[in-house]
Amino acid sequence: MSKNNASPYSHEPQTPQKKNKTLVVGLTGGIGSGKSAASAWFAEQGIDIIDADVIAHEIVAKGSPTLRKIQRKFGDWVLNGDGSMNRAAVRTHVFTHPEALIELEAITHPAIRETAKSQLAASTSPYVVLSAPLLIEAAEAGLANLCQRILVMDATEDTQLARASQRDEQSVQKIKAIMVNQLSREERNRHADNVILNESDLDALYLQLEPLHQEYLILAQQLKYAVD
Ligand SMILES: CC(C)(COP(=O)(O)OP(=O)(O)OC[C@H]1O[C@@H](n2cnc3c(N)ncnc32)[C@H](O)[C@@H]1O)[C@@H](O)C(=O)NCCC(=O)NCCS
Ligand SMILES: Nc1ncnc2c1ncn2[C@@H]1O[C@H](COP(=O)(O)OP(=O)(O)OP(=O)(O)O)[C@@H](O)[C@H]1O
Repeated sequence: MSKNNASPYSHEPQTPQKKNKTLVVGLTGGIGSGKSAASAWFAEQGIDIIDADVIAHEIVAKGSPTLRKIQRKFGDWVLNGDGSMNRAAVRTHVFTHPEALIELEAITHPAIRETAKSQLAASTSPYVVLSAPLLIEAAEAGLANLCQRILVMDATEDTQLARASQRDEQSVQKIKAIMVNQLSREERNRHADNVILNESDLDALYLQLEPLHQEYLILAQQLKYAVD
């Protein structure tokens, strides 16, 4: 069959093919920048959220093939007594050994991408938000390639440290160790279609998100009914 589902022998003029493509908005930002807070607001508007951090946790569930690969690569110390991943031990190791972080990402990122793609295929909302801290960094994982728009949550490093340490009760030192493995604000913002400075309260954040949501709804319609 031809691309337009018309018979190859038909002399009828062919109608243009509808793309029927879902708009994917990539949401990124450093640790504690406010991705989850923004995602929660988009979800309240009925938008499906695909969260790479959540997927990253799910794919290393006890007994999973990905966790077995991590165990084979690093050793039995990556497991707790009950067979689940010892996240604190892995975190301490990879964020102080750059080569180990690369090895861990080589195992986790392809699995994250595959799961994100199947969640995208199952999405039914007007557009989809794909939230990932490493959307831009992990270019080889191809998450950014799935997105037509990149929205960056931006906050000063002091704000990131204050919010992340308050939320997780993690030491400032541990959060700084993660931040050095993430892009600088300037570099990340350079890749953005839209940047939200999340330095004030949550109401101020929601006020900035509302016009973007309206813009994405329009873009989503245009993309859905675009023709080749
Ligand atoms: C190292 C691990 C075990 C630490 O687990 P832990 O429960 O302590 O932290 P959690 O997963 O909740 O991540 C906390 C924050 O750290 C940052 N972070 C996570 N992974 C990375 C990474 N590879 N590089 C830089 N920052 C990262 C993110 O901002 C994230 O929100 C875990 O983060 C992991 O498996 N990372 C590799 C998978 C990955 O790249 N995830 C990011 C999704 S794109
Ligand atoms: N504008 C804001 N005003 C007050 N608190 C905020 C604001 N934005 C985010 N927070 C709070 O700061 C903390 C960090 O925000 P959030 O969890 O959304 O960041 P994140 O980018 O998802 O971080 P991570 O990469 O670690 O998952 C949370 O407790 C959140 O409720």
